[in-house]
Amino acid sequence: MFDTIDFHALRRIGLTQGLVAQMFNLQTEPGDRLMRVIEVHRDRVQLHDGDREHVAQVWPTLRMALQMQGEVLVVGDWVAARGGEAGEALWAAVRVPPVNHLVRRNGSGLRQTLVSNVDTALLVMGAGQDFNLRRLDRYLALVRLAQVAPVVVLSKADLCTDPRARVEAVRHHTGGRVDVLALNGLDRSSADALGPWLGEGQTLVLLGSSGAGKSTLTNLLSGASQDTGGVRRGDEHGRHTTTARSLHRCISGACIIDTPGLRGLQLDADEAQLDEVFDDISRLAPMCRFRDCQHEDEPGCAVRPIVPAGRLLSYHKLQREAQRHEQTIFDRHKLLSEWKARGKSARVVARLKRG
Ligand SMILES: Nc1nc2c(ncn2[C@@H]2O[C@H](COP(=O)(O)OP(=O)(O)OP(=O)(O)O)[C@@H](O)[C@H]2O)c(=O)[nH]1
Ligand SMILES: [Zn+2]
Repeated sequence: MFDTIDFHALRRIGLTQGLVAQMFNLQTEPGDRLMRVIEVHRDRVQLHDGDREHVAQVWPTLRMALQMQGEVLVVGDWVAARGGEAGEALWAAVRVPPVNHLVRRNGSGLRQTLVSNVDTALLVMGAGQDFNLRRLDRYLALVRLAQVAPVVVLSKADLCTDPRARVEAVRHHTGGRVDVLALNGLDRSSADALGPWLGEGQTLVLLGSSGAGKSTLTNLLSGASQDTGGVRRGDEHGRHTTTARSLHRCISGACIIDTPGLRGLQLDADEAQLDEVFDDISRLAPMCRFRDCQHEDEPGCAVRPIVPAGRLLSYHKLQREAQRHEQTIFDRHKLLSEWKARGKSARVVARLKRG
C-alpha cells in the first residue's frame, strides 16, 4: 500500500474507489508513488501523477512477472513509481491488478491486452460506408467480455442522409439494449451528447475502424489537436493515423484512451463465454423445441423470430472461430506430445547405440 494517495489529483486521471481496493496487498516500498500509464513505448512508458507527466522504465522484475503471465504494461494500468529523485531514473515497479482489461488475439492467436481499467467503451463507427452491424457485434462482444459498458457512437452523421435510421438499425439489431447516438465529431456541441459518460474520474476507450473518427472525437473531448488523417475522397477508409494507444484528459474531467483501428479483430473467448455475451440469444435458446437447436432452420426455434438474422450470423461466426481456436490449441498440444515422445525415443536409441 502507498504512504499517501492524493485521491483528488489522481481522480483527474481516472482513479476510482474500485482501484484503491485493488491496492490492498500491493508490495510497495516507502516513497513509491501511484501513477497511471498513459503511453507505452518499446523502451519506456509515459506516466501521469495527476499533475504532470513522467518518463519511466519498466522495472525488470515487473517486466518478467508480467511476461510469465503473457502480459505487458498497457495504457490505463496503474503502477507504483519508484525513484526519480535528483535526476535518477524513474521506474514503474509494481502494477496494481487491473479491474478489467480488453483482450484480443493477434494474428498468431496469442492474447494481446489492449487497454485496462476502463469504465465505458465508445464504439465509433461512421454512419456512412463504415456502418457495419456484423463488425459492431464483434466490438460489442470484445467489451462485454471485459464487462465494460458499450456506447455506440455513429460518427459523420453530417455526411449521412438519414442518421436516425442508422441509430434505429443499431437499436433493432441489439434489441435496444445498447446506448447509441449519432454525431458530427467536428461540431463542438457533440460533446454534450456524450456528457452522461464523461463525468470526472471516468475512463473511456475509443474503439473502431481506421478512419471512423476516433482521434477527431478525442480532440473534441480533450480540446487538444492530435493528427487526424484525411480520408480518401470517394470512400471512407482511413489511413491509419493513430499508431499507438494513448490516454488523454477531457475538459469534463474524464479520461479518454484513443486507439488505432483494429483490423480483423479476433476475440479471446471460448464458446461458453460467447454464450454469456450473446445473452439475447442464450436467454431464448432453452425455449427452442430441440435442446440442441442451432437456430438455423429447425422448427419451433424460439430465437429466430426475435433475434435479427444478422446478429445470429455474427453469433455463429464467432462460435465457429472459437471452436477453430480451441481445435488449434488441442492440435498443438497433441503435436507437442508427439514430438516429445519422438525426442524421448531418439534419446533412447542414441543411448542404446552408445551401449
Ligand atoms: N464530416 C465529418 N468528418 C469526420 C467526422 N469524424 C471524423 N471525420 C474526418 O474523418 C477523417 C478520419 O478521422 P480520424 O479521427 O483520424 O479517424 P480515426 O478513427 O482516428 O482513424 P485512425 O487513427 O486511423 O484509427 C478525418 O479527416 C476527420 O476530419 C465527422 O463526424 N464528420
Ligand atoms: Zn432455436
